[in-house]
Amino acid sequence: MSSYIKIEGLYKSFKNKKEENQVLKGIDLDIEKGDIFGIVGFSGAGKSTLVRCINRLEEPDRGKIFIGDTEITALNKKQLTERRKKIGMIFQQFNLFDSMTVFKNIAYPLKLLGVPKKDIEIKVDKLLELVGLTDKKNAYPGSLSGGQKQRVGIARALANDPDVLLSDEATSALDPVSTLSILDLLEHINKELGVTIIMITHELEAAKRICNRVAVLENGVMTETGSTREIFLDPKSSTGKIFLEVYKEFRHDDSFIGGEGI
Ligand SMILES: Nc1ncnc2c1ncn2[C@@H]1O[C@H](COP(=O)(O)OP(=O)(O)OP(=O)(O)O)[C@@H](O)[C@H]1O
Repeated sequence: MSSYIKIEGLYKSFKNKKEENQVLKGIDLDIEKGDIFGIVGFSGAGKSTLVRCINRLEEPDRGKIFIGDTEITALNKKQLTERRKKIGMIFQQFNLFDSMTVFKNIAYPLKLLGVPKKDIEIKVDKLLELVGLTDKKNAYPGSLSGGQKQRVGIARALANDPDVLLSDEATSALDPVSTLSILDLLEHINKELGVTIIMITHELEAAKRICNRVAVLENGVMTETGSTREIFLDPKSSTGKIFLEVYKEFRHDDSFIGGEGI
């Protein structure tokens, strides 16, 4: 299968007056259409920077990014704005507007596009149903749990029918039960809507639950990529090995060693 999202030789650094921090050091990555692709790594490895380069919230210094036939890195500002409408993004801290109701939060991107009021109403109602928040339509974010807030974030990210969803530590601020329900929702969206999901996380359990492929990012370098099963059964990189050890310690069992549930 040919890749849908392709990253070639991606470099990104941040400079301050004194020094340059080279964060991404030549990333190559192939993601297929319909993947739930996990990018795991320790804090500071460059995961957020990488995912933010995909929709050019961060401008890469060097390298190419393709989604389908479009070279994202070659788009001018106007073309990029247009393409970004089809790239949804969700965040660890949800990034909701606290002064707007759930309905208005989800409607926001559609309103920006000038979608007629009646169509917005229909679309938002559908999205509320999809994320299981129909009864919270007129609530404000302040009255919602973390899991419910993330459901609003997901609904808003899906408002423009994206083909790609970028998830930046979307479950890291949630309790274990909410985490599972959000992961199940992401899996449902992937299966039902065919949205390709790139999920960055430092929680191996989350990657194991829903990702079909995983890449390990270590200090700005992609040290291994493979099926979730391969990475869990026989990690090659030092980060992959440490992740697995820690995971085993927490689980106090070796059930995955036999490949169960992968
Ligand atoms: N806008 C920025 N300006 C300067 N430095 C930045 C910026 N964004 C990220 N960095 C630096 O880039 C490095 C990688 O950060 P990044 O957030 O991409 O890592 P991460 O793997 O997502 O870590 P975490 O899980 O802690 O968010 C860090 O050293 C960080 O300080």
